[in-house]
This record gives sequence, C-alpha cells and structure tokens, in this order.
Amino acid sequence: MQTLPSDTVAGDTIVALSSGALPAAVAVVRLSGPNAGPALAALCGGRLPPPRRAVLRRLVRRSDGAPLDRALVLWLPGPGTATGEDMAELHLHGGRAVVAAVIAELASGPAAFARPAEPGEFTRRAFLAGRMDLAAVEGLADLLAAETEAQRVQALAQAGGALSSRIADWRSRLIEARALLEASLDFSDEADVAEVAEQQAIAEAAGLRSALAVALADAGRGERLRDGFQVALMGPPNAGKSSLMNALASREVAIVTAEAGTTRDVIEVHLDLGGYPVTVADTAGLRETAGEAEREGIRRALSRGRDADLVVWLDPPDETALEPPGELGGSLWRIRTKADLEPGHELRSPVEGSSADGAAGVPGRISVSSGEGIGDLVAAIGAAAAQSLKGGEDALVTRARHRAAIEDAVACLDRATMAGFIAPELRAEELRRAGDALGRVVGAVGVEAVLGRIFSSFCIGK
Ligand SMILES: Nc1nc2c(c(=O)[nH]1)N(C=O)[C@@H](CNc1ccc(C(=O)N[C@@H](CCC(=O)O)C(=O)O)cc1)CN2
Ligand SMILES: Nc1nc2c(ncn2[C@@H]2O[C@H](COP(=O)(O)OP(=O)(O)OP(=O)(O)O)[C@@H](O)[C@H]2O)c(=O)[nH]1
Ligand SMILES: [Mg+2]
Repeated sequence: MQTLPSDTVAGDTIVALSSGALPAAVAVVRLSGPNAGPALAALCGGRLPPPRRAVLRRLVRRSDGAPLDRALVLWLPGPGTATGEDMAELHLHGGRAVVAAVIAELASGPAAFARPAEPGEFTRRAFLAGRMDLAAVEGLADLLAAETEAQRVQALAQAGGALSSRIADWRSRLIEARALLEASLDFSDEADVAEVAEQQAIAEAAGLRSALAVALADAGRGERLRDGFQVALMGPPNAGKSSLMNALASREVAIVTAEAGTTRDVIEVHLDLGGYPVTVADTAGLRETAGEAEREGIRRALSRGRDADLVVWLDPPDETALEPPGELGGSLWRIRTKADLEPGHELRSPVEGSSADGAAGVPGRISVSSGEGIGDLVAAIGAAAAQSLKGGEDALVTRARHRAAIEDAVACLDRATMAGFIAPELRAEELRRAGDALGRVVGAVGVEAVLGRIFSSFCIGK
C-alpha cells in the first residue's frame, strides 16, 4: 500500500477543521482528495481502516512515530462521499494543540499530504462533482446560518433540492414547448398541423409563466425569512429606545444615559420569537442638532426606518414627544414610554396602542422600569413577524438572485407568448432564453461570476 504522498496531487487534497471554535469536546478534521487515503493510512501507522466504519486509532507522526492523539477515524472512499472524492475524517480531542499538531503533520513541509482548504472548498468540490447544484449550495449556506426554527425548515428544504427540482420541472416544460414549436416548423407546409402545434406551445409557455408568477409572489416572504423581520425602534432623544432595546435583548447591548443624544450607531439584536427571526434595531433619537456624529446617526436612523418592516415609534410622556416623519417604511406603532412616571399609572387599565394597520394587542404605553407592557409588546412583535413570514408551504424563492433570474424568465415567456403573428423561430428563441435564465438559478448556466461570492461566504471546513 502506498503511504507516501505524491507531490503532484498534494495540492489537490484539502484539509480543514470542520467543527467549531476550539477548545471543544471533539474536533472534526476532514480531508478530501486523492491523498486522503494515504494521509489517513500514514496517521494510523500504515494501514487504512475499513471503509465507512468509525474506528478508534492511535494517530502517530511519520518522522518519529510519536503519538499525536487517540481518536475515532473514518475512511470514506469516493465517489459516494459528500464531495464525491476520497475523504477521511478524524474526530480528535478538541484541544488547540491537538488539532494544530495533526494539521501540521498533514499539511506542512515538503512531503505534505494536503493543503489547508479555502472557505467553502469542500462544498465547491461537491458542486463541481455535480453532487449539489447552486440552489442547494445556497440552501446549505442558509442552513449553517439558520438561527430559528422557521429558517432551519426553509433552508433544509432548499439544501435538499426543493428549488432545484422545481427548476428542473420548469425547464423540462420549456423543452416540451420548444419541441412543439419545432414540430410546427417541420410541418409548415401543412398549415393546420403547424397552427395547432404552435398554439399548444404558446399555451404550454403561458401555463409555465403563471407557475413562475406564483413562485415569485411568495419570493418576498422567502427572502424576509432569511433576513429576519426588521423592527426599528425610533423616536426623539431620551424616549427610552435603548432602554427598551436592552429589555428586549435581556442584556445591556446599548448605552443608556439621561443625556439626550446618547445613541448614534445603529445597534442590532437578533431575537427568536416563536421560531421566527426578528432583528430589532436601536437608533439615534431624531432632532435638529449641530453635532456631526449625531447628524450621521440620525441619517442612519432614518435609513433604517425606511427599510424596516415595522417601526416602533416611542413617545416620551413629556413635551419632547415628536411626530414621526412620513418617509418610514412598513407598519408604524406608536407607544408611550415611561408609564411609571405618569401620575396614577398603577390605577389605570392597559391602553391599546395605535397602529395604522390595526395590529392586535399592541400596548399603548410601556415602562421599562416597571415592566408594564413589555411582555405585550414582545407578543405583538412576534405576532407581526409570524404574520409576515408564515405561509402555507415553504417559499421556494429565497434570494434576490433567484428572483431576478425567474423575473427574466417571465419576461422571455411574455415575449414568447405574445399575440399576433410572430415567427415561430422568434418564439422558440425566447423559450430558449427563458430556459437559460432558469438554468442560472441552479448553476447550470453562466454562474462563474457568482461562484466565488457564494463559496467564500462559507466557513473554512465546509
Ligand atoms: N461527520 C460528519 N457529519 C456530517 C457531515 C460530514 O461531512 N461529516 N456532513 C457534511 O456536510 C453532513 C452530512 N452530509 C453528507 C452528505 C453526503 C454524504 C455521503 O457520503 N453520501 C454518499 C453516501 C450516502 C449513503 O450512504 O446513504 C452518497 O450520496 O453517495 C455524507 C455526508 C452533516 N453531518
Ligand atoms: N422612569 C423611567 N425612566 C426610563 C424608562 N425608560 C428609560 N428611562 C430613562 O430615560 C433616559 C433615556 O433613556 P434611553 O434608553 O437612553 O433613551 P434613548 O431613547 O435611547 O435616548 P437617545 O439614545 O439619546 O436617543 C434614561 O435615563 C433612562 O433610564 C422608564 O420606563 N421609566
Ligand atoms: Mg439610545
């Protein structure tokens, strides 16, 4: 058995820590490429373990036989592996020095078996081997980033090919429609037959167009679920925005002082409300001000407000309360703060807040000091997020990239199905272009430009 690395392929074999930050209970180091087998055999003292079985081995250094760790290892011969190549896995004790010593043994010196992997390089190899298409790769990226249950469910479906298989279905319908058009060209000397085939092709393309429109109608929800429901806390200085932010986050993320104009940068926290992702942004209080840093803070606050799905506008119970500017996006809830300062507040029953779109259960006033209304506010935000993100089934279109490609396909189909006399060749050409647009979603067509960006968004080791 060959246990020496071959110089020509060392660069084709990659190694990385695939598990999380060290120290950890266990650290998983993965190798992929032609040297995975020789490297594992050498670490195990010369012999490869049986394929696809976890076995316990003493790992040793080649140069002097010194022990590196005692670990569970796996030999995974290709092509039935995650990357499609020969792979090996080392489930090491998760100490920094253990992992460093094993990676040094594998990836340093002139006789190295492997080189350190780039971010996303294991996944890139799975893509290049045809084991995952681009939409599935993006689903995998989303799965690793998923923070809430609803995000996990959407990402797992996409990583498993939910969008990919729908695209495949749509592309095969396009091929059928093109075949019908070609038939109409073949029979152009039999006008009746040609006409029937052309009309069938147009009907097929029109049916496909409505299927794409249905998927696009849900695209916003899919994209929002990836990004989270965006809430901006806004209002005049000292309204209690940062205090509320800290109460929602259950930690002191933002500085709170009695000074007006404390917050300048936008501060974000990610909340999981009933499985739905919610991003709450604390912003600078709005006022006329001379200070340059504060003016920039106010500019950022307004920009957040414009992009928000929901603005929670806080009115302090004094003369500093302010009318919200008209340019804010999404829903607007107005809530009075510092209820504890209002005389006789303990005696009054809760008041409903005002929300232009009639959201239920929004408290009319809150107090961070006494806790009044905070639970109701969290519940109301959770309900608004659920309403915005929940759907009958998983959204298929989860990224602007997919949406743009499918919109291109719809535009092509519109031209392919135009009424009136249009040469069948021109209709066929539009169908072909619609197919290319859909092909971009799964990476079958023209993706070189996006590959680098997508894979580099992964961590090293994935
Ligand atoms: N230890 C470990 N756990 C892990 C991974 C890993 O690489 N290592 N994965 C890393 O992403 C995920 C699982 N992904 C995988 C995808 C395909 C194959 C694979 O070998 N597929 C073969 C055989 C299938 C079978 O036996 O059923 C194939 O599809 O032909 C393995 C892992 C999550 N858990
Ligand atoms: N009594 C009382 N005081 C509060 C309450 N919430 C906030 N405050 C006080 O109001 C002051 C301003 O609070 P912040 O949370 O910093 O206000 P802000 O809206 O973030 O202010 P800027 O960042 O300057 O725009 C601080 O002294 C807080 O302790 C409350 O519910 N009751
Ligand atoms: Mg503040």
